[in-house]
Amino acid sequence: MLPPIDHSDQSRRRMFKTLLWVTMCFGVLFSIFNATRGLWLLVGIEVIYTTLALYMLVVVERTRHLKALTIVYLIPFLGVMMATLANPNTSVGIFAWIQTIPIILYLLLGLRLGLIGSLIFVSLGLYLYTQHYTEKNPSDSIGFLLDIGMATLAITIFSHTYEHTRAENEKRLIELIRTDYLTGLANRSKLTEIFCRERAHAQRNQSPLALVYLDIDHFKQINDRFGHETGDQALCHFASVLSQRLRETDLLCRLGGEEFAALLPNTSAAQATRIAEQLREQLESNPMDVQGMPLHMTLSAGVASLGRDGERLDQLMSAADKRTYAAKRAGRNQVVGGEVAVAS
Ligand SMILES: Nc1nc2c(ncn2[C@@H]2O[C@H](COP(=O)(O)OP(=O)(O)OP(=O)(O)O)[C@@H](O)[C@H]2O)c(=O)[nH]1
Repeated sequence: MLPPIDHSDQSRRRMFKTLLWVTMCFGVLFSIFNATRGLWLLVGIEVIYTTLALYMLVVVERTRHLKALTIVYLIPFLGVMMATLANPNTSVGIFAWIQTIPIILYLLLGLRLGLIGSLIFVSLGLYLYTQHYTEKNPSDSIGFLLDIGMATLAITIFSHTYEHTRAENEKRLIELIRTDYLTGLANRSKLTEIFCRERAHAQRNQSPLALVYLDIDHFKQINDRFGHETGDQALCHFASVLSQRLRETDLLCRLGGEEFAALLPNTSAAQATRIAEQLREQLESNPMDVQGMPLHMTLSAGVASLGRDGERLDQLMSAADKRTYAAKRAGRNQVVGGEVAVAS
């Protein structure tokens, strides 16, 4: 089973690779430029840094510690930038590079670290400027300091807003991908992700984990008799009635069509069978209102548990599905518990 995908991680990885390419190209250019000016210490630092960028470009695709690697790279990156700004022999135009700090930090490290890093390094860069230039030509220098300070502040605000909006949109999009459009319940993709987390928790704490498969009985007849729209409303009614009975830590999801599943952490097979029975009773005693008439719905359910029926979600689903099928064959509107052997 695949681990959950971290989408921020993928975009940051791409951004980091771009930065590595840019630093490598600029590293080569600057080292040639500084060599012509005889700034050998800077040349040495730039050559070492370009080599580091090349090495990181090789490992960045497969590292599982992207944030740590990024910080390891950024500290000397910003260190070299600050050392260059502190060098009285470099030209005043070099201070324009301060404006790249918020963009790089926000895109690579996100909101919190981006803000902290930007405040520290932009302030340090502007302080270094005051140390070298304001005394030599006060009126020009203060104007330049204000220009660069305001431009960097504007870029920091834009970067912050951009990263905030991007992170929010990403969160919304991921939630959308993991939600069933009709009932608003989790879908199979979210079940897969939460199962991984709950299985790890259950194995660590030696606690039980159960899965209940739930299938509405004769759902086709509802569609045929009342139409597809009422069928949709019946699915929403089912989701709402069952959600009321479950705990907040349980996950009810729609697998597709009229098939649902409930993942029950800290629940043994016997307890899950009792809960499934209560869900069945709850549905039976809460008919849906269709044009003033009660529409009674029933369900058939099958229970499976971690360990006894397997360690993977597909094994548990298959066992629970088979027990649901047994419940259907036995006359519907019933639960087949996790202790019942699965027919092969
Ligand atoms: N309204 C509506 N119907 C759906 C949706 N998805 C699947 N269905 C219908 O659900 C019905 C499922 O039918 P069957 O698989 O025969 O199951 P059933 O009628 O519940 O019979 P048993 O499971 O054997 O009790 C089909 O008619 C599908 O068209 C949906 O999103 N909305």
